[in-house]
Amino acid sequence: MIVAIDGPSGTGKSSTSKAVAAKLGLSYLDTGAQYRAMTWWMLSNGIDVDDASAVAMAADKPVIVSGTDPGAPTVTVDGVDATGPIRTQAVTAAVSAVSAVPEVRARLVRLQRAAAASAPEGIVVEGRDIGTTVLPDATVKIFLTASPEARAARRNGELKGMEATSLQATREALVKRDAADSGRAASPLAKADDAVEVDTTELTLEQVVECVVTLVEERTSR
Ligand SMILES: Nc1ncnc2c1ncn2[C@@H]1O[C@H](COP(=O)(O)OP(=O)(O)OP(=O)(O)O)[C@@H](O)[C@H]1O
Ligand SMILES: Nc1ccn([C@H]2C[C@H](O)[C@@H](COP(=O)(O)O)O2)c(=O)n1
Repeated sequence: MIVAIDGPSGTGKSSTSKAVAAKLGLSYLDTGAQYRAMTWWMLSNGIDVDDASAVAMAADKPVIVSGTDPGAPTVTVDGVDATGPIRTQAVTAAVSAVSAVPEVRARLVRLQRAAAASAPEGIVVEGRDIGTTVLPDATVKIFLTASPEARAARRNGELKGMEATSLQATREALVKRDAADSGRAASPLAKADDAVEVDTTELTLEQVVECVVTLVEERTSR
């Protein structure tokens, strides 16, 4: 059982994927966290992330290990827990450039396919190119969308107690990252032809989870 969940930033992929995996007793893989881990390693090791050749030469160096428990997903880089550091603004600003480098993608796609192949009961894998490229034979493919306004509001809701960011600035940053992720040559963000598109703009997280679980159950009972 492989469930592929793709979509732009802030559409609810991580929240939905973790909840669906937990409900169905499946493993969970956040491939965005792997691209972030690679980016964090590049920044920490002084690699110029805008120099695609330098990034490509270093792409096989970091040892990236993902924990696939949906209740406690983790990612380590060279044995160091990177779960917190990969969510910094510096990593978010650099991750699209690093993930556009084909050598980075080749390395991480190998890890992603190995994780899917070794999941005992099956796995929910979330990202940008899971249904199109990483796992094109997935049992169920979902493509989540939501308006930029809804996504910016959700993101700003996470910032309580942290430095306030204007809704406009958050919206612009999301749209810019989507454009970079959709516009790159190597395995861009895209909906697979056979994916089911779910617009989450007007749905609660619980409704989205229910919708995906129903789609999985319908598909697997045929
Ligand atoms: N349907 C929903 N309604 C309201 N809030 C939601 C919904 N789905 C997710 N959220 C909230 O929106 C925020 C972004 O969700 P999440 O991190 O799951 O998105 P994502 O698509 O994985 O984003 P990214 O690609 O940037 O990692 C979180 O705070 C989450 O709780
Ligand atoms: N399959 C994937 C997953 C992620 N990326 C890149 C593009 C995103 O901007 C970045 C961070 O992902 P997020 O944590 O926001 O889900 O990683 C990709 O290219 N392919």
